Amino acid sequence: MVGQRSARKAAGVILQMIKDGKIARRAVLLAGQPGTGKTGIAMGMVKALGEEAPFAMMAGSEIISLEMSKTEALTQAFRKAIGVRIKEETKIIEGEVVEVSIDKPASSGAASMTGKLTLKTTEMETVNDLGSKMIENLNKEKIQSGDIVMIDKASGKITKLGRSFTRSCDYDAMGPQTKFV
Ligand SMILES: Nc1ncnc2c1ncn2[C@@H]1O[C@H](COP(=O)(O)OP(=O)(O)OP(=O)(O)O)[C@@H](O)[C@H]1O
Repeated sequence: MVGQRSARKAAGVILQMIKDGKIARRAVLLAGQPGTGKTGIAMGMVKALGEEAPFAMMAGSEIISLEMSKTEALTQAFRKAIGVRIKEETKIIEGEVVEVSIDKPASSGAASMTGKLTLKTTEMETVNDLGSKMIENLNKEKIQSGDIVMIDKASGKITKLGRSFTRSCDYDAMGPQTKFV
């Protein structure tokens, strides 16, 4: 940064106040001619506060929108600036479907369906019990043996990732003797 000595000095004073906790819940407005380094000074202040200080940048035109109210746009920017981070851990099972067996009791409806899903990974083969909701998911995703799936243990959501390489030629219209030249 070239020149702007008094502005930089003022920024230094504000930085010290932030570090001492004397300016909490207050705002600082930098005013000046366009292109005179206001954004530059703000960025420098954030850098000086360390890695953890969040910096959210927004242009004036982002606030004026037909889809979002000004209050909503500003609230979102403030949330971003506060830098709330949510960490979530989920248990996931991934593997190739070997077999799906569904028991349908003749008397009651779909709600009481149970079943078993055999999954194969590179290390082991596991048999998982299925509830009616997971069976519904299986049908929706049209999962069959040979598919590679991912199961979210907490929610029971099943996602189809693809098809096993060894089964990828199952429906090809050629025999094993077919040779390509
Ligand atoms: N004193 C300075 N020394 C070095 N570069 C500067 C200086 N002032 C401005 N610049 C450069 O000019 C460009 C515009 O600066 P900056 O975006 O910080 O200005 P601004 O005051 O925020 O502008 P605007 O009012 O248009 O938002 C940047 O590339 C910045 O590096």
